[in-house]
Amino acid sequence: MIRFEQVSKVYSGGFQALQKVSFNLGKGEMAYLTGHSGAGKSTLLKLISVMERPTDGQVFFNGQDVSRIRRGHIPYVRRRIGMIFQDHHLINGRTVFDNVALPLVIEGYNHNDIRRRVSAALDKVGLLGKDRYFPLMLSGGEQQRVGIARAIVNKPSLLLADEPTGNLDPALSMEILRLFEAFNSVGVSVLIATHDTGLINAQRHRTLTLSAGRLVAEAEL
Ligand SMILES: Nc1ncnc2c1ncn2[C@@H]1O[C@H](COP(=O)(O)OP(=O)(O)OP(=O)(O)O)[C@@H](O)[C@H]1O
Repeated sequence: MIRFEQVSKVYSGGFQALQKVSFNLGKGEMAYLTGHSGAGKSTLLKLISVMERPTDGQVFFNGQDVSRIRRGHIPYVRRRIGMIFQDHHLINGRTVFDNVALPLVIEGYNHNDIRRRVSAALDKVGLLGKDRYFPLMLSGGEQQRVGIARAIVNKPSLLLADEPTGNLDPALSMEILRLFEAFNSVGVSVLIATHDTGLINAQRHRTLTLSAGRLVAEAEL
C-alpha cells in the first residue's frame, strides 16, 4: 500500500527532515509512527498525502510513485486517503453534518448519497444524534470523532493520523484508538503518528521509530 524507497527530505531553508527512509506498509496493516518532536513524523505523512515532495527517493502509494506525479493528479491520490489531525481542522461555523459532508460535496455527490454516507459515518463514530450540533458544542473527544467521520466518509483505503490523541486524556485516547482498530479490522490501512507512549504500550501494533529524520528501529510490541 505504502512503500518508501530511500526517501530524503530537505526543506527549502536547508533543514534535513528525513534521511534515506525505507519501509513498507502493507494493505490492511496498522502501524504507529513515533519519535521525538521534530523527528520527521509529520513530514513523512505529508509525503504520502503529497502535501510535500521528497528531495530524493520514491514514495509509492498503491504501486504508483506519488513523489513525482503532476499537480493535477494529487486530488485523485488524496481521495483515497483519510487524514486526521491533532486539532481536527473542523469548521466551527458549520454543523457536524456539514463538516463531515465536505469531502463528498467537493467530489460532487448528490444530496441523497451525502445524507446516507454522512449518517453511516456518524454512526460508525457514535455521533449519530449530533449532526446538527456545531463543533464547539462538543467535547474534545467528540470533536476528534467528527474529524474521523469526515476522514472516513468517502471510504478511503488508508487513514493517516497526525497526533490524533494529542489533546485527549488516556480514556478518550483509547476510544479513538479503538475506532482506528475497528476501521483496520474491515481492511483499512492505518498509520498513526504519535508521541503517546501510553497508547503505544496499551495496544500491540507494528511501530516505526524516527530519530532525527532516520528510521532507527522497528518493533513488533
Ligand atoms: N515547511 C517547512 N519548512 C522548513 N522546515 C520545516 C518545515 N516543516 C517542518 N520543518 C522542520 O522539519 C523538522 C521535522 O518536522 P516534522 O513536523 O516532520 O516533525 P515531527 O516529528 O512531526 O515533530 P512534532 O512531533 O513536533 O510534530 C522540524 O525540525 C521542522 O522544523
